[in-house]
Amino acid sequence: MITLDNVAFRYGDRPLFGGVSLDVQPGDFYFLTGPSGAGKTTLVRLCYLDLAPEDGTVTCFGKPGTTLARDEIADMRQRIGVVHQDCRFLDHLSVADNIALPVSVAGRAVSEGDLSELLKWVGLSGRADARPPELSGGERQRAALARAVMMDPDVILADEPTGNIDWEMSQRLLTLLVELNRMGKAILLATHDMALIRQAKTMTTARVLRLAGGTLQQAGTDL
Ligand SMILES: Nc1ncnc2c1ncn2[C@@H]1O[C@H](COP(=O)(O)OP(=O)(O)OP(=O)(O)O)[C@@H](O)[C@H]1O
Repeated sequence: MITLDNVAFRYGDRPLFGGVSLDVQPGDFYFLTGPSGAGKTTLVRLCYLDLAPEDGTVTCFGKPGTTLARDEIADMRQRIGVVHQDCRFLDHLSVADNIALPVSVAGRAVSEGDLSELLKWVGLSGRADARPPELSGGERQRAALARAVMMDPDVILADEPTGNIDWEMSQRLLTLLVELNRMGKAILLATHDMALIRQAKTMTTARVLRLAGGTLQQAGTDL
């Protein structure tokens, strides 16, 4: 679904990584680890064509990113749910309206049944009418996951979704991601949290990638 072939990227005259290859297929669960500044967020952004590589190819759903027009990229992004660490919301809208927003923006009708089921799934039924600033960190992350899932994407890209939340809430979020993965969705989760990865490995078959020193490698089993 998302393939990076020999990708290199630099910001200005500063090379970040090179020779990066990755093939995300239906049902895959990847963790992306590596030291701060190695380029994990950048790699995630390349995966949804928010950035273009300096070299190599990023292919999304069979089409090389460079061949896609702007509206085709927008269509393709509907198949990719992205959860950012700093999950931004529109503060003047309710939590429910924020979660429904991608569907409305895509010009589709929002199913109230789907929305309420999704709120229940992430444990936010009682917070549907709250404004985003009233949410705790864990509630924000779960709302961000619900928003990413609302479009029923094939792939979820999550960038440090547990960065600002406690262990119990991290596990809850992980459980939701594992459930999505069991439904066939591919997951790529960038995280520093090795305890979370160890926990995930007791629940599912996840592969761990490490981005460090400008290259991407499969991490060993000794986590
Ligand atoms: N828009 C940008 N322009 C220039 N440099 C950038 C830009 N965005 C990120 N960088 C730099 O590129 C490097 C990689 O950033 P990136 O956020 O991808 O790393 P990361 O592995 O996700 O880091 P962290 O784990 O701290 O979130 C960092 O040194 C960062 O300062």
